[in-house]
Amino acid sequence: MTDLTKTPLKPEEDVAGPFLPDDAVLIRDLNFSYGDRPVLKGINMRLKRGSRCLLIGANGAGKSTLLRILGGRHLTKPDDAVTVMGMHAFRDTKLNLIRAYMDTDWGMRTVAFAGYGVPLQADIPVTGMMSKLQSQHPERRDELLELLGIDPEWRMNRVSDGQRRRVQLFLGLVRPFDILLLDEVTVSLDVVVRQDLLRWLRRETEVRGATVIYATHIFDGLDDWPSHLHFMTNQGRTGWQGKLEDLEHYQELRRAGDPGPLLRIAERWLRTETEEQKRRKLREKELGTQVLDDKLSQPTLSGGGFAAGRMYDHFHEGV
Ligand SMILES: Nc1ncnc2c1ncn2[C@@H]1O[C@H](COP(=O)(O)OP(=O)(O)OP(=O)(O)O)[C@@H](O)[C@H]1O
Repeated sequence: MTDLTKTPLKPEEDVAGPFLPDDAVLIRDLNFSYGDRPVLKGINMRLKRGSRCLLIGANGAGKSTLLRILGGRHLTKPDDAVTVMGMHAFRDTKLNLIRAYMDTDWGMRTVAFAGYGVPLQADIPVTGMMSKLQSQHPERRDELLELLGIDPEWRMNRVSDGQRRRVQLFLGLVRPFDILLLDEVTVSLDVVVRQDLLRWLRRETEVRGATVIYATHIFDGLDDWPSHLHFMTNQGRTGWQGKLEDLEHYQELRRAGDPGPLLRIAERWLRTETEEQKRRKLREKELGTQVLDDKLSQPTLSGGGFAAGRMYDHFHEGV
């Protein structure tokens, strides 16, 4: 078993310098709370342009929160903790011209982004939505309509969930972005569209140098797609982050011919977390007092074998 404590790569060091020209994201000691409830604790990240980063974590780990912060929806502590494409993630509205953000809320209410406010259950065709943007990028529009299998005459009051999702993706992707933040938006897509979309996104990163950060629980067909993983623990911290190629256990599983190494790793991290949580509860019961979460929950260590990548010091506390 690899002793991770021997080779801790410290993201604190990665993020020590300034935002560099080839950086897409720089997060420095980000803390975030909803009211008095801390959700993100000490998150650090430096992501280069052209990266495809997969956010992994249990329900409630904070993936959506982190994406919303990157998408400029929340103020942070410290105020300048998050820089996206060299700009302040929240305050710099110019970012919205090169940043795309999509989550599963869309279609439930209105097209809130881009200032349109179009009711999405209305009797309106695809061609009638964000039509100026569509006409500004005719080639991209046609490519995406084909890729997503959209009939431009579909009317939004008569589409299925999956079709609505495809339209969301179409409208969100038609403007060329430098950074794309995706929160579980591929859930209702059929297999073919999802795979084609993933391939298209890979090309966007390779050809245009765009950066994609994608939170999902569905790992089917995702092996080899991400360049980076960021595992968020249920304690609001980073459990592991780094290049997929540096995740030794992933490489071992691949060499052994495992058909779904990504799923196996995510499952193991999450299961270890669940077990740690159970142990914590049991210990709390024994002691009659609260046990500090962070002292016990260290899935990347207790799982063993997840060498290299970036570990935070607090994961080595009490090990
Ligand atoms: N608007 C909000 N107000 C208060 N608490 C919130 C809000 N949004 C999320 N939370 C809480 O913050 C924590 C992180 O939620 P978040 O949605 O970021 O997690 P997630 O990792 O995206 O989860 P999932 O995989 O279920 O989508 C959860 O405990 C959640 O209850």
